[in-house]
Amino acid sequence: MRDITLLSVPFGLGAGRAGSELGPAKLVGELDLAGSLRRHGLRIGDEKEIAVASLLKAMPPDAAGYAGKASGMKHAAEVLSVSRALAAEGAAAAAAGHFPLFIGGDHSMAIGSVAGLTARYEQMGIIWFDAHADLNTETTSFTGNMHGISLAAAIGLTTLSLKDVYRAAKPIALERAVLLGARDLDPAEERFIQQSGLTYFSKTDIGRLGIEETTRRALQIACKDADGLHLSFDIDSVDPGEAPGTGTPVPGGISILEVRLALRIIGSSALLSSADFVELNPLLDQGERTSKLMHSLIAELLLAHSS
Ligand SMILES: NC(=[NH2+])NCCC[C@H](N)C(=O)O
Repeated sequence: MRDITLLSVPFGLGAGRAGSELGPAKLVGELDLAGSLRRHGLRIGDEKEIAVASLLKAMPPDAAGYAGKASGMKHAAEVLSVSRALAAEGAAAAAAGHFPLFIGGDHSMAIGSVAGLTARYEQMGIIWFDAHADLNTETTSFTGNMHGISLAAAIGLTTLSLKDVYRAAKPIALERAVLLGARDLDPAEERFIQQSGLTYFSKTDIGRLGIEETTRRALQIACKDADGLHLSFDIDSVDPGEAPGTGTPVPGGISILEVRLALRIIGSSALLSSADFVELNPLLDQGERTSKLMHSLIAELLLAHSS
């Protein structure tokens, strides 16, 4: 496989609870993600950390303009500034022929990763693993948390346009977007899914079809006429009994066994070109249970991709 560019995003202001900003320090720092990927024979071409603190100090005026338009959304300007930096890094890594691997951070960061990647992969497909739909907009969100609008932003539904994040960005076509594992949807999100026809595999669908068949169908849809595939993986898709270290846990998630199988199948797709791993919250973890799980899931995906 291509060289990996490991991009750490220590940013958690898109979530309602503090702690997801500590994900990279845990995974990339303490658990030495790069070292263990290298020991598995994978090549890390580049390693970078988004300089969140300095970005937040020098906020561009038009970010405040967006925050004004998105009133009610919390830290909207901060999310936009960080997304811009991360879009630029992701776009550069993809243009250099690398596999961008984004380590979060809360799920609002997918606004940045997707914006940058769509500049390189104009027909990109996306598979979104999550307990939630992240299909709110600035007007439908009940919580005001930016991580709840990130999939909507990726497919062009929000006031925040991907082009404001990265000039050459382009929203992902609805036909190539797949939501998998969600089980806590807000009413507007349910309505959107019903009306738009966005592909959604609920827990019931997974139970009925089995995870293997579900993942194969998800791949088929996301890869149709695609030139790249992005996996946006929220650890809260996994059952909180097995992955407690996350800020918005929802019971009834997929099992570790299921998620491993799914990631192996997605990893084996030649079209897979980038991934986010988000919403690990080390402050809420039981020991390092969730951190270690996330660590091994990343390896699982990339090893399947390299073989
Ligand atoms: N990626 C996540 N953890 N998203 C949580 C979103 C929860 C809720 N639907 C909201 O909009 O605030």
